[in-house]
Amino acid sequence: MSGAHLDEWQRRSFDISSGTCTPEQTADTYRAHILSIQYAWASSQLSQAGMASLLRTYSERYAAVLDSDDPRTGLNNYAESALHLARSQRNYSDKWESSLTVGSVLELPCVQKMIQAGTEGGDSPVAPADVNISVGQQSRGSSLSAPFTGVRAEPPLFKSAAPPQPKTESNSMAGNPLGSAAERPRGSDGMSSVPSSLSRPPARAQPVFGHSSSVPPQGNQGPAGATQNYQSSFFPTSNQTKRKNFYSTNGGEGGRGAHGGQSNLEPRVGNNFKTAREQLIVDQQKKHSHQPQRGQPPGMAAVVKKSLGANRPRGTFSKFVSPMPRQEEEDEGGMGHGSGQEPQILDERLKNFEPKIVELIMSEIMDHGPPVAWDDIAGLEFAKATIKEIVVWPMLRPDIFTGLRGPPKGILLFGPPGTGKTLIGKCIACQSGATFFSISASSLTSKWVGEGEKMVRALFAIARCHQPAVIFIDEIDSLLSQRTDGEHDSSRRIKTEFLVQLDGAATAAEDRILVVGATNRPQEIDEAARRRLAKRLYIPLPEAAARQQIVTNLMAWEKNQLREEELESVVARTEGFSGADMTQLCREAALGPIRSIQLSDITTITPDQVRPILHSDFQEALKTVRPSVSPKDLELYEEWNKTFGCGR
Ligand SMILES: Nc1ncnc2c1ncn2[C@@H]1O[C@H](COP(=O)(O)OP(=O)(O)OP(=O)(O)O)[C@@H](O)[C@H]1O
Ligand SMILES: [Mg+2]
Repeated sequence: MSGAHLDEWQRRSFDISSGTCTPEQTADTYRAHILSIQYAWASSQLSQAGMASLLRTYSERYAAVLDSDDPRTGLNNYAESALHLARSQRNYSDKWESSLTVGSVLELPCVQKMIQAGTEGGDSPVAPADVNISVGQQSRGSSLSAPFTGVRAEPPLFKSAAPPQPKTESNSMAGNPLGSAAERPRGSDGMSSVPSSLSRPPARAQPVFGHSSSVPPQGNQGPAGATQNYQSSFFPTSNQTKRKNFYSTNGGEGGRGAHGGQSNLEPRVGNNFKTAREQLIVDQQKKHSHQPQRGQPPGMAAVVKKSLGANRPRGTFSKFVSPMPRQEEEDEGGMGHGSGQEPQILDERLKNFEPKIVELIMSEIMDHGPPVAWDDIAGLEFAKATIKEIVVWPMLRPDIFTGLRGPPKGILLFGPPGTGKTLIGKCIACQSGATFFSISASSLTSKWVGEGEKMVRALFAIARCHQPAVIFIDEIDSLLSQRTDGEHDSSRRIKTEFLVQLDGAATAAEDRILVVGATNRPQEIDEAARRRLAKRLYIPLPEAAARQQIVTNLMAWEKNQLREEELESVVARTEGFSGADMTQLCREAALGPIRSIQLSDITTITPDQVRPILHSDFQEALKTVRPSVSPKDLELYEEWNKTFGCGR
């Protein structure tokens, strides 16, 4: 390699070995290494054997970074990016569970002390809380603040806000440390889930505060002088003086609650210190203060904190509460109680998939195109009959199509471009009554390797939950092309995952999932994939009758004066045209009447005055529209059909 390359290589290697790189940087570095190796080989600075050996080494290291779910060393930690979006409010528990359980809280020395103080009837040793527990439409100031500073030694808590629940805090938490937001009310910081028995009496009805660390104590709320001790245990700042200053001990100020209409988060005059987190909360309140929350009295609107994921519908998915703000929540001010748009992830089998991916597949991949009927597809009688036999009927009558009569799990539609393969896919979607997933190769590729495989896995898992299902993969060659030595690891992995999933679909006899692939480059399909797409149907160029039907169907919508013999002449002159070419020809001919209009009349002419389409328009159009498939290409398809096709 050249000196410059070597220097760069060494610098990157040093960066990795220094141990200061994040997993992303490490992965990037290995990628750069891999590219350098390929570059060196391409420019003959490296032998084939050398390249193979180096590539093996660095691909393995790269894969190790991508696959490891250790957040310190690997990228396969999907929560990472979500947490990043949640502005570093991370939960150190990898189970997405709060480490605060009834048991663990009760054992805390400070809690013991509080309980003791409470039973002795003396003054509580603690300051009033900065936490407000939401109970139904009420909330209580809890008194967890000062003593709970000790809790900060515990791993920080997952911060999420739950909508007010009518249920009170309960012992149902026992044995269910996380529970669901629906089961136990808690503040955005998770601390308010501590049983009310631990809260400091008296409970006062207050507005609901999602995250009340931002709320200064009410001046008349706690015991005398308690506000002096006030300190947010949730702001782990080292500068307590500043913190105290921020929460001015001025009772008059502090006494102004949320109902007063002014945010308590506004810093006091003359005291501008705010941590980034405080600023964030202020900003969020400002942002949402004009948007009354659904189901909330208008006065409360300004003080309800946006929930980060805690409002997701609780199904079997209840354990996972993603902190990632959803767009709808942002738009609605954060307390939208399950907007109609939100997908209900109801299946236990999907719980291991990233909700983002599940949503993507549900919303983007599931196809909702205009309906296509079998009669809309001209010709292709054999293909249509076969598809009806192996797709539609088995989907409709799975009880008859069992055992040997079981339908194939994979179909390949191949043939020249523009012959109706995609059209057939759409028709299957409409006519089979199955859930239809239409996927393109591009939706399976993303920046980080691994996402594509995840998509494939999730796709099949979702399809399994929505049986009968048809997964249609247009241009399948780009996804399942022959595996080569030089190909990128990511596409190889996607391919492998696809084959594995196809195999899974094929072996699980009870699964009613059909994979339909369409391609105009069948010869590029990997032989393993070819085997799995057992029924390979040739979709040829339309014959004369089919071409005639296409023209007739299209002309039925237009004003025309095409006589029978003229139509036949058009059909005779379009030998070798594909369906798409025929459509193009008709479009071109349909422009004929428009072209014959004087330029000066074009602005004033009414649609009725436009003359009908004539044979001469077709003759003109035939001068410019040519077949898009060459006879040589056609030979290749026919050859491939003879070798691998399932047609007669
Ligand atoms: N058999 C047919 N009957 C009616 N219209 C057809 C037929 N074949 C093609 N067409 C017309 O051509 C257009 C393109 O067809 P389609 O997208 O299905 O082709 P394709 O085989 O998927 O091509 P490609 O291999 O390039 O993806 C269709 O929208 C339709 O208007
Ligand atoms: Mg197509």
